[in-house]
Amino acid sequence: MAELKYLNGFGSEFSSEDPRCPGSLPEGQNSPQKCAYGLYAEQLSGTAFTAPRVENKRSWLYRIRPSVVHKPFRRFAKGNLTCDWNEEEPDPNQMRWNPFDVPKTGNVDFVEGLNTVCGAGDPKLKLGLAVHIFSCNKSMDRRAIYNADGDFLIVPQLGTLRITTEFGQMIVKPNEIAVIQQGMRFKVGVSQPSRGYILEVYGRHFTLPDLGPIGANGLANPRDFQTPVARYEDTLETYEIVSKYQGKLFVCEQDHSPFDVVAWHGNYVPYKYDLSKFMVINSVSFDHCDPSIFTVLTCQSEKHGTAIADFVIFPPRWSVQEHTFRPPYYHRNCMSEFMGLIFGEYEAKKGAFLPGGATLHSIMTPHGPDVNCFETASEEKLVPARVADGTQAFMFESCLGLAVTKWGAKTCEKLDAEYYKCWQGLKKHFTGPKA
Ligand SMILES: O=C(O)Cc1cc(O)ccc1O
Ligand SMILES: [Fe+2]
Repeated sequence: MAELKYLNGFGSEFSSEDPRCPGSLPEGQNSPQKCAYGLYAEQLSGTAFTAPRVENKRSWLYRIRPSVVHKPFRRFAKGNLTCDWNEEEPDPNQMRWNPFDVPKTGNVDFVEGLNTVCGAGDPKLKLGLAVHIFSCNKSMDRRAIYNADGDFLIVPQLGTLRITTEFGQMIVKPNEIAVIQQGMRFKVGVSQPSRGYILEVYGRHFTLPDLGPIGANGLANPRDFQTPVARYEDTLETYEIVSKYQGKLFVCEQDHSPFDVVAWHGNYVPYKYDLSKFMVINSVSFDHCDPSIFTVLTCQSEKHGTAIADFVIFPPRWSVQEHTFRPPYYHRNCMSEFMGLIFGEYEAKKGAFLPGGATLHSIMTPHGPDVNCFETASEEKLVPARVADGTQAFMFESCLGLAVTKWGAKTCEKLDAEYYKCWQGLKKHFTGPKA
């Protein structure tokens, strides 16, 4: 398979035409009386028509048939998606999950293998988030999904994903992420048992964090985000369209491919990003910077500087701080911290926090380095050292109080009741008052 092409940039106005149909993109207008090649024009709005210009998002798709040509939707009762945050009693404990299962037998595709771990809010109010684990071993063939509730930030952990979207195709490997925004139809192809994490935000979109005094460059640079190029499929085979609507799945049939977009233009697009491109900024003198210094993407709330969800990574880097306890500090936070591990080990917990597993430190729940990390880092010689080489941990940090679902607490059978023990051996080192 030839290398896929991408358009580089974040939030840009892009345009793309399948090379098989030159001139398919109208010039100078969006809705010609008759589109070239007999195409239909369709707008996909990602913000209110009247949203301020800096936030306004929409794209125009020129397609073989408009999306409206489909049969009625009915419930699709597979997988473990939910937005019912009252399934379980609230639980303020530190939580750690062993690696989530990948299907060993049977055929499970991306849609059937969606499981909600935790979340808060209401897709009807377009406020909140959900964290899902996907786990599948079969490609979506003649099936596509779109999310009417919000955007999916997909973090593959095991297996490469071939994501076909209305805008074109993306190959997304572990250590890359993809964002598929509200309403965009897509399907996921896999070539092995595959697993990963999804951060879903309702009714808002991800942006790059402001850089403040950092200046105009650094962290995730806009030019490293990649959007697919137009690539249409012209088939009259039956497709199933799955809709995630108000937290539940629905399915309907249509007699043609939803990936029949010949040309498109706009600033409302799917994209991917390679986490190894992140330009890491950190302290070069002393003390531990807050992990917000590693924010890749943020989804802001109405409250200035406060995120519905930040996507933060812990990338390989140099650690050079002098007279400093270098690992993460002990912490109680007014935000919720959900962490996952793509590969390697996380410096503050080199034990049972494993790739494909997760932790949740809820609002004001104390957390921090385990005994081993504390003892080692308190004594280590503070020479310049590489940290996190061959590893990639990440955090979804949210101002919302996250509720764990029944799947997360029970059905997945991965919650590790022993987690609290990793801190129990933290000794008293207090030397007492000066005599
Ligand atoms: O390990 C964690 O839980 C996340 C975390 C990382 C860090 O660098 C500082 C504080 C913090 O909570
Ligand atoms: Fe923290």
